[in-house]
Amino acid sequence: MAVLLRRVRPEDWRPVGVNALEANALKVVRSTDNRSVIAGPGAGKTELLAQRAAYLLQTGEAPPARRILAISVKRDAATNLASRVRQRCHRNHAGRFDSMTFDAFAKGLIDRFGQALPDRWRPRPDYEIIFPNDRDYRDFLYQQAGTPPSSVGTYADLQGIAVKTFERRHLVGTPLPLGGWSYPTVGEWAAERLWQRSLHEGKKSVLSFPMIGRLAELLLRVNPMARDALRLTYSHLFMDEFQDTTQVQYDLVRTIFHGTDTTLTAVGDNKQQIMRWAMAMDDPFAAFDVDFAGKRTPLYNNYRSSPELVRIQHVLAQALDTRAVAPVSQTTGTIAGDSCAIWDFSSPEVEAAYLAAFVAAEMRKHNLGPRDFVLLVRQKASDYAVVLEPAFNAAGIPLRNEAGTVGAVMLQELLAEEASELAIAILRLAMTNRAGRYWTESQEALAALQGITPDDEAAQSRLARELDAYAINLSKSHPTPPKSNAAARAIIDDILSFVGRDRLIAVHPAYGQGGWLEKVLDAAAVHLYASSVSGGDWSTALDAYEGVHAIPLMTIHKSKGLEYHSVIFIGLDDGAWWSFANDQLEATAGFFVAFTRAKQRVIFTYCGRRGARSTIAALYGLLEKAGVRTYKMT
Ligand SMILES: Nc1ncnc2c1ncn2[C@@H]1O[C@H](COP(=O)(O)OP(=O)(O)OP(=O)(O)O)[C@@H](O)[C@H]1O
Repeated sequence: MAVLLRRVRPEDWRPVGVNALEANALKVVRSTDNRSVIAGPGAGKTELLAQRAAYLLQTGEAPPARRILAISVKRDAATNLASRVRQRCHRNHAGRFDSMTFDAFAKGLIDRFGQALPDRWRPRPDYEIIFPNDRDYRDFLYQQAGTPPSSVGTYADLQGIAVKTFERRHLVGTPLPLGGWSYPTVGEWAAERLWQRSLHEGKKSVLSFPMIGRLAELLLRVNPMARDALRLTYSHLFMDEFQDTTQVQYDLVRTIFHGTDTTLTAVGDNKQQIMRWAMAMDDPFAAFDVDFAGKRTPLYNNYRSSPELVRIQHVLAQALDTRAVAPVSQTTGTIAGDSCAIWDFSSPEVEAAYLAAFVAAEMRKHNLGPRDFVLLVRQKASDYAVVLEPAFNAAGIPLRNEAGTVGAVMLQELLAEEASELAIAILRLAMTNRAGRYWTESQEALAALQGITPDDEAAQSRLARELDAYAINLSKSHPTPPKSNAAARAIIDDILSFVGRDRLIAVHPAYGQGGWLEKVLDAAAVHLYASSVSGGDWSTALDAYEGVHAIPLMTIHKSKGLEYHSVIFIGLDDGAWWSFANDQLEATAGFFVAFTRAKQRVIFTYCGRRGARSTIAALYGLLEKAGVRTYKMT
């Protein structure tokens, strides 16, 4: 697609890379006021943000001296949006678009300005990130907190605090008071104790992401210079998957942007709210519409799924929201037979072999790649991988557990890390044929790290010569992929010293903190070696590193915002959905998210050995209502 550098007049601007946008989407793209867009799956909400970025950047409606900030709840959503904008905009324009997660945004603020926090709330610069669970809070409340002073309450009062809601209600429940709580309740007293312990009493400060979010909000509340800098920097703010926003994140946004000239656009789908366990607000859209005078604008199309799948989706949608309006599919069905079915297997082994053969045959029949399919599970993907992996390998399709970890890093996270992306681009450029795309990628990334602007021709050509010379040397010294972990690490280190460790840290502050860069480099080396053991050439090893020829296996949570030709959901049973009765709405929303990732087909599998189907009878009931049939597979 042609991307424009010259300025376009707003009235002449046309959507980029799609034929048309529905009327309401176009209104939001061109809007100058705050908007909330609640629309169903596949309605093009992420696409709308990408188009709005193109519009604002290409017309100059986002003034050239300012930038657009897009914040998402999850990392995949942030990278997905950034890559859509890069495809649609000239790199000079896309360079003014910052897409990141809430967590990365808050952490970036603490890493840059955190030392300006008052003593009471100031973390040490080498703080560590932790992911506490209920047991940690129980240990703290019952064993470590001590006894509150009598003016606050008794030990029994302390024990009366519900462990499950301590974090949400007390620890990060409200914005932090600058001077501490003056007349604390027992919950506030316990929260203050844990804050002080986490910040000051260990060898290092230890902080969870919600705590970092609260510190960032305090920082900007008491530091008008930092707050004004952000307000001036960003003319527009986008928030994707807004239904999953937490109170901590919302308060941070409100502190920075409330009452400013920054225009906000929030998009999401209440029916896909599956993060309540992770402290998502009950109704962030309602708060947004009140606080920011957000104008609600619905969308009616579905650009992802076939008409038959959209029909079934609507039956599920009504179970989540009786007022849901039937969307209009804008695509056509391309497969024969059932668009959705339940396959009932006698054993997980029979199931694995059948699915592998099925996927292999479908790939041939419809000219699809392994990444057009996804194997979805509710949780514990590695348990399923044990049985599925050998069967898919035997059918010639490697399986990749996206939730698997390499060293200290989750695989999916590693692949999106700048250090890993850059190393792979440089390796592709040096070691493989037809590497033009990687040449451009490496050159652009290095230029950004060195602060070389696209129009500085002299510096660009110097960089190009250095990159060429380095790539030639690298391929001479490593004609084959590494044969040990140490060899892989040496290659990664070599690339890093060419790129410049300090430069990388300067541009990505997260790398300068808590040993994260070391962890990423370690993981990259371990994964590079693991991808090389098959003994193939560099191209094969790098394809394996990126999982180009592998079918992904992931949980529903990981699949948010993604889409596939065919979704195979493994294990529609009480075992996987053990908590169904506790929160039926959230579980049904998860089911809805899984279903709506498919463009053409959804297969659910069942196997009696994994569990019954009585607790989740309601889900089976919905499928039955939609006319979905069950087949006994022997
Ligand atoms: N106007 C359009 N014309 C053609 N295709 C579109 C249009 N808008 C979106 N699409 C395509 O439809 C698919 C779904 O779009 P997108 O991912 O933006 O939807 P979404 O509303 O964010 O979905 P979800 O909430 O389910 O993640 C994508 O493949 C996208 O490229």
